[in-house]
Amino acid sequence: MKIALIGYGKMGKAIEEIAVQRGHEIVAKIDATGSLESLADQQVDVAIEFTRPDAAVQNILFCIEKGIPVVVGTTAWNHEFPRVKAAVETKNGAMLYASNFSVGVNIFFEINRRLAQLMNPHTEYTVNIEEIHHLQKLDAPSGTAVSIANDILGNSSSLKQWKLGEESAPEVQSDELAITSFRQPDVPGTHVVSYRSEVDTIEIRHEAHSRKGFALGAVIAAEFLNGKKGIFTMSDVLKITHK
Ligand SMILES: NC(=O)C1=CN([C@@H]2O[C@H](COP(=O)(O)OP(=O)(O)OC[C@H]3O[C@@H](n4cnc5c(N)ncnc54)[C@H](OP(=O)(O)O)[C@@H]3O)[C@@H](O)[C@H]2O)C=CC1
Ligand SMILES: O=C(O)C1=N[C@H](C(=O)O)C[C@H](O)C1
Repeated sequence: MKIALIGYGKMGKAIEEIAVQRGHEIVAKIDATGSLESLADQQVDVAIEFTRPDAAVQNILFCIEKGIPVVVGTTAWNHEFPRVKAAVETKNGAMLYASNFSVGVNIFFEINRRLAQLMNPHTEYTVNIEEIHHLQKLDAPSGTAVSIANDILGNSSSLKQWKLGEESAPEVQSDELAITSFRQPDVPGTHVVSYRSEVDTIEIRHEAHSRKGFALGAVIAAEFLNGKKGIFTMSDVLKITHK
């Protein structure tokens, strides 16, 4: 496959390594100083976009406009999702977005949903999310933590919204779910969901050891998207069905 990398930072470089290992060709590497226009003049089977929250939507819309299927890993642009969805539909395009491409996190998402269902009647427990990432991360909470939170809220009778605390847990009302974001050197991405009562704690945790899992998932997603039309996510790639 001919792959264009939009964003050639930590993730772009990790994706290049895995894509080449899997026999793909990187036909473009675009960073903040590069021009997307160069993509219009060459054959690109799939673009993979990992840039920054304030750049993602423009890059996605460019790909959709030019008929280039796009895998999107950039986080914190969800408020613009309706605009992107409309563009994909109008242009009969192809996009795959995931807040986290690692297989392990996508299994963790499933466990989190099931745990939330099981815990919902047990009001003596308080649920918390913690996420830890490297110091360069621009957004908080992480996109993964937002996905985890939305799945807990969707399975809770009492919690209505999440609230962020940076470096310490936020004060919350009875209908708020606390997310605490920590920034520490060199942490690729750790997420913990804990349910605490007076008598015990139940905890699930995912800790990425490197960026390899995110990069491999993004390349597998690009292989999946090649030749398809529509909007997809990692549960389509991994064929996870929700009960
Ligand atoms: N979904 C997932 O599984 C994962 C998602 N992410 C997300 O991916 C994004 C990128 O992460 P990461 O690679 O660590 O970040 P980096 O800062 O290391 O890399 C970002 C890259 O994007 C480039 N860039 C910035 N603006 C533009 C633009 N307008 N057009 C094209 N390129 C641009 C930067 O160029 P320059 O260096 O010139 O500024 C840099 O090459 C983040 O939103 C992060 O949250 C990260 C890991 C996994
Ligand atoms: O910025 C990162 O590094 C990561 N971002 C994603 C997120 O915001 O959830 C995924 C992963 O945790 C690494």
